[in-house]
Amino acid sequence: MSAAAAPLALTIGEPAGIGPDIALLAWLRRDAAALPAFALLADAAFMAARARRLGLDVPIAAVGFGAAGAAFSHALPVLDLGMPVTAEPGAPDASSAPAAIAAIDRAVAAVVAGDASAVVTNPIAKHVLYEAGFRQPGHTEYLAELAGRHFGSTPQPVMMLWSPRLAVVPVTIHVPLSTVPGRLTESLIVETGRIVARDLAARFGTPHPRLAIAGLNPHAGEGGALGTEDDAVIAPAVAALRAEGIAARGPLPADTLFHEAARKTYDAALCMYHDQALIPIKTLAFHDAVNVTLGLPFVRTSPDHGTAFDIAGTGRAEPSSLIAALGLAARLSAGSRRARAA
Ligand SMILES: NC(=O)C1=CN([C@@H]2O[C@H](COP(=O)(O)OP(=O)(O)OC[C@H]3O[C@@H](n4cnc5c(N)ncnc54)[C@H](O)[C@@H]3O)[C@@H](O)[C@H]2O)C=CC1
Ligand SMILES: NCC(=O)COP(=O)(O)O
Repeated sequence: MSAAAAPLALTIGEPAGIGPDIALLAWLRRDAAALPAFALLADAAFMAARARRLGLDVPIAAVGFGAAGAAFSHALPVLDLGMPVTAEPGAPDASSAPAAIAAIDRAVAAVVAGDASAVVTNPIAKHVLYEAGFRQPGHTEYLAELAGRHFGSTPQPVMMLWSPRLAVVPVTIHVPLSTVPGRLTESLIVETGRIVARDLAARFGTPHPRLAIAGLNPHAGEGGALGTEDDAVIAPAVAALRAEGIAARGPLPADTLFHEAARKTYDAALCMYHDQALIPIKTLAFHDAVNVTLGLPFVRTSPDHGTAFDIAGTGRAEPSSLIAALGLAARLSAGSRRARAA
């Protein structure tokens, strides 16, 4: 199969969550949303049962990647993991964890082999995987580990939540808030800024990205009176990025960084911790924002939301963020193919 025709590899995520529901719903909207072909890494019997439960007319085609593109027009292609899943919607249990992890492993292997064009992940319940021995905080860090296994060196992964109205990057990701000040170093901020600037230029077609760097403390520290990290750590990082020719500004008070006029002044906001970044974008664009991992040697996107156990299996899950994630994965992987061909 040529790289241009390869389907996207979509993981099942947490089977007790809404991942199976939105995969079925996205397939049903494939024509209206002009979706590229995707193949779901899952348990085919489980997916057929979830479709029946939701009353959705979705034929399941258990196929390999090579046949997924042709099957996509008339059935949801499922790459059967050979790992039966029994989880009930809303009732996660550790028995699903091996299948959730295997789906990620197989998706990355398929992209590395050229059988799939990009990885798109459905949400996992992190605590369920932790209980099953998963050692990484989330997909973002695990995908970097897999990149290291396949390519020999482990990149620094960068989480970006992207929408047409706002893109945000948490410099520290899944860590306790109390540890954030100690983890924020000049080198972490500089390397994150470099990766964001490079990938926005190379993958998103923004040749000279403008980065807004948020402060950590109220009013970006108010000259040191409200905290020292802004002047001692963040300001030198901004200066270092500017010295490299990257259009970075900051540290900027985070409370005024996200209003409409402010958003027009940058292409991505680098935020110092998870919620500083994710609250504004989920408030503005919950149903169309996409989580994309920068810094990897392959494309990975995901919906911005989690497993939504409260509505799994009810038919109330909205697939639009997954649809946006599938569309963005296709766009970014097409850009990567063009860059390799040039
Ligand atoms: N990429 C990933 O793997 C992610 C995984 N998670 C995991 O998800 C689990 C639950 O996280 P929560 O904080 O509860 O966030 P959540 O996003 O799962 O749910 C928050 C609220 O939004 C609603 N919601 C979420 N997605 C929706 C959709 N597509 N359509 C309609 N309503 C939707 C839910 O019903 C719930 O009321 C956690 O275990 C977390 O680890 C969270 C974010 C991303
Ligand atoms: N809150 C965002 C999130 O949890 C996504 O994490 P990841 O699994 O994509 O690393």
